[in-house]
Amino acid sequence: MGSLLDDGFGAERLFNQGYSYTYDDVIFLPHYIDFPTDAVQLSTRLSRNIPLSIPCVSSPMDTVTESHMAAAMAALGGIGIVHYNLPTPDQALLVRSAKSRRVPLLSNPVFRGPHSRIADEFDGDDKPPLVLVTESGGNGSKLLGYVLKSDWQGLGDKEVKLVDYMRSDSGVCVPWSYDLEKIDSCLDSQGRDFVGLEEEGGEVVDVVTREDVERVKSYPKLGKGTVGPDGRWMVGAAVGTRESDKERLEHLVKAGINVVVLDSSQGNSIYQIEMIKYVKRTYPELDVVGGNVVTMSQAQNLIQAGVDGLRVGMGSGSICTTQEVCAVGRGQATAVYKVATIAAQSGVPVIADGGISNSGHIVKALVLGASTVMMGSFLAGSTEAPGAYEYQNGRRVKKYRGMGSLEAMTKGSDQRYLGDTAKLKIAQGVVGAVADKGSILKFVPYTMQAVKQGFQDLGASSLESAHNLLRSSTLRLEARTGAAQVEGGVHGLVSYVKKSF
Ligand SMILES: NC(=O)C1=CN([C@@H]2O[C@H](COP(=O)(O)OP(=O)(O)OC[C@H]3O[C@@H](n4cnc5c(N)ncnc54)[C@H](O)[C@@H]3O)[C@@H](O)[C@H]2O)C=CC1
Ligand SMILES: O=c1[nH]c(=O)c2[nH+]cn([C@@H]3O[C@H](COP(=O)(O)O)[C@@H](O)[C@H]3O)c2[nH]1
Ligand SMILES: [K+]
Repeated sequence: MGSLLDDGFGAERLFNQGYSYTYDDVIFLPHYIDFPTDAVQLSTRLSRNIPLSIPCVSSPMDTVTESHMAAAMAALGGIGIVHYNLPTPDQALLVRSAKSRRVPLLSNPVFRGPHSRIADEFDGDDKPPLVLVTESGGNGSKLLGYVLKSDWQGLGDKEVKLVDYMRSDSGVCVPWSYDLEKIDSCLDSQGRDFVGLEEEGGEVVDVVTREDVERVKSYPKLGKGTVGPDGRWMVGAAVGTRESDKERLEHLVKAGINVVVLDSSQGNSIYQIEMIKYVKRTYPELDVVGGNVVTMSQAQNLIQAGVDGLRVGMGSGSICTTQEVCAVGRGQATAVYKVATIAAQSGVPVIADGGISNSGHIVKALVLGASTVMMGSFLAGSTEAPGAYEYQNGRRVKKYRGMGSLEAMTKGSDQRYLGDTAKLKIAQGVVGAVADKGSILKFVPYTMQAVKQGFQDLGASSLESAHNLLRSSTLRLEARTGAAQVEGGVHGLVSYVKKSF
């Protein structure tokens, strides 16, 4: 007869039996609660030098992370990794655009030069309600004036130039450093529907409308967010491991990225190890995340090469077919536990990438040793994800596709996926759609509250305390049988509605 602690298994024992477990296969046994839910701290690190206040990262995928997602993730205290399935200047622009945002807004301010034809800017249903006229015709330049769509609608001569018709009242711009409350009171006191945000040198970089402010105010209150030393949102970007990616990285560093993610399904390669060393040598101040890995020896190689963070997961993503196509990968719970065990010895944070579809999966990933979770499908149906909503069988959906799907591969990154000489394309991902989930500014805070409740049940008041419970085998867990998994879900009802908040 063992001690009382012999109820359930410690993680070391559970994960050393030759099974590849995923999140749904395992369940934690509750422990002892001596603090309220709100005492749980989810602050963490993405990589050695990137602190976050929530453990959430958006995937570098072209249906997940562009500038709106990256700004909103940072505003929530997480971080977004901008994908690289597009030309370098465009990726750098997405990074700049995310970093120039002050509040996480959905609008895309339109900047034009004074000599643009007014009709070109407003004629058509898809045209913006407002055009800002700047010296250079782009953002980051001095504001000369603005034209509202409503002004143009009442105009007799539609051939005039913007400069002939723009308004140039003073007070249209406020300093970029203003927060939401200050912007809100400016809008109120001046009776305006929008303000421009200008840098110290007087260059206008963003616009905030009253509608934007009202929208953000209707969500749970934002904290300070993930702000870098430059006072702007921290933003990450993905690159590959080819020669051309070195030039891409140079542009991204100029655009102000705070971390680079080397994007590969199998990161333990000569290409990636050389790239890690190159990044560390060339940009010693820049954190580099390597991956993906799922084994201790893969992780050890990348740690020795100098990574500041490790991305874990192979074939676990919702759109991934790697395990089917290549017969390689690992159950995500086992992968996270194993890699985190070795990474912890070097103080390298682990990102659990893929396979997150509910708050319980996030709790499992974090408690099994991850410092953050990276999510694709969980975020792809949000208003902040790229792309427009469509309807499928009466449901509002957004497109979501794997970066190794044929469609994503042929979008212009053939070389990256096929090798320079390969002729045959084999997909390792699918194209699909996910349901509309509204704004991440709403559902991520609620999800974090659910995660805190999970931590509380385990008696873990922080990620660090969860990891201590794990390593000391105080945390007890078990594998669930198929029937136990069914029992753990909703079952036996004729119909039901699932609404979490
Ligand atoms: N997490 C996962 O389970 C998976 C993720 N994906 C995603 O799909 C995308 C594509 O992934 P991969 O196919 O792994 O792309 P990849 O670019 O890492 O690899 C493609 C092929 O190119 C080779 N390669 C890399 N650098 C090279 C260089 N410098 N010279 C010559 N050859 C080089 C690789 O060894 C590999 O055979 C990524 O966004 C990845 O995150 C794809 C499959 C699985
Ligand atoms: O096998 C794959 N083929 C693909 O085409 C593909 N695209 C993305 N990814 C990986 O899946 C992660 C997102 O997974 P989730 O939707 O489950 O969050 C992402 O973060 C990636 O790690 C892919 N894996
Ligand atoms: K999969």
